[in-house]
Amino acid sequence: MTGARDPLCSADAPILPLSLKGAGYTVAGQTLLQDITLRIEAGRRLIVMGANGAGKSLFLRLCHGLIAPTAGHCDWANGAVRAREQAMVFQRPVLLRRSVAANLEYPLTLMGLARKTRRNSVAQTLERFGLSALANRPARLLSGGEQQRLALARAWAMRPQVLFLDEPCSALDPSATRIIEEMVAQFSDDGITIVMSTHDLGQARRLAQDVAFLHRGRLSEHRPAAAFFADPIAPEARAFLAGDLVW
Ligand SMILES: Nc1ncnc2c1ncn2[C@@H]1O[C@H](COP(=O)(O)OP(=O)(O)OP(=O)(O)O)[C@@H](O)[C@H]1O
Repeated sequence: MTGARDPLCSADAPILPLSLKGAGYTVAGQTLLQDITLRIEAGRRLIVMGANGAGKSLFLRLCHGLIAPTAGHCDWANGAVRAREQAMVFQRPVLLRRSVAANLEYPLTLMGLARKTRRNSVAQTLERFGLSALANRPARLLSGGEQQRLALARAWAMRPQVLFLDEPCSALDPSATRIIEEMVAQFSDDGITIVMSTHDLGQARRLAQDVAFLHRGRLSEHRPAAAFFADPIAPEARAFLAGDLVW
C-alpha cells in the first residue's frame, strides 16, 4: 500500500465503548436479562460465556440492537450508529440464494460503493480467506464450515468496528472450527473489536482477552480472561469451569 486511502476503511467516529447500564430485557412477563452493567472497550476480544439458556444470545442481540432493553440503557459512544459499523454473525449463517461472490458484493452495494471498488474488495476478500475457488458456487450449497467462513468474510469486507459472533462454531467440526478461530484472531489483528459467545471452554480459553460470564440472565463476572480462568470469583463461574454447571 502506498498511502492511498482504502475506500472501505471507516473514517467515522469511534462507536466504542458500548456502555450497558442496568440493562434488562423482559418479554411476556419473563425477565430474561437483568441489571447488566458493563463497558465493551475498543480493540478487545470479549468472550461471552455461560451455560445453555444463560442469556448469551439475547445479550449479543441487545448489544447489536436487534432487541431493545426494556430496562436500563445500552449506549454507543457516538450515539446513533450506522448499520455497517457493527455486524453480527449467527450460529447458522444467513446467506443469499446467490453465488459466494455475489454474497460478498451485496452489502458493499448497499453501502453505495462504486462497482470497481466492490469488485476489488470481493477479490481481496475471496483471496484473503481462501474462498477464491468457491467464488461462483451457489452459497447455500457450501458445506456448513464454508458457509460460516463466507459469513465471516462478508462481515469483514464491510470493515465494521465491532463484530458480534453468536456461537459461530456450534455446528462445525474441529477443523472448520479452527479455521473460524483463525479468522476471528485475524479480525482482531485488523483492529475489529470482537464480542463472541461460546459455551466451548477450550475455545473461550484460546480466544478470550476478556470474559463476560452470564448466569440466568445476570452478569456474574466481567474480567480479563487470565484472571477469570485462574481464579473465577462467582460460584457459578467456578462450577462452570469445573464442568459442574449445566444451567
Ligand atoms: N423471545 C423469547 N421469549 C421467551 N423466552 C425467550 C425468548 N428468547 C429467549 N428466551 C429464553 O431466554 C433464555 C436465554 O436464551 P438465550 O438464547 O439467550 O440463551 P443462550 O445462553 O444463548 O443459550 P444457548 O447456549 O443454549 O444458545 C432461554 O431460557 C430462552 O428460552
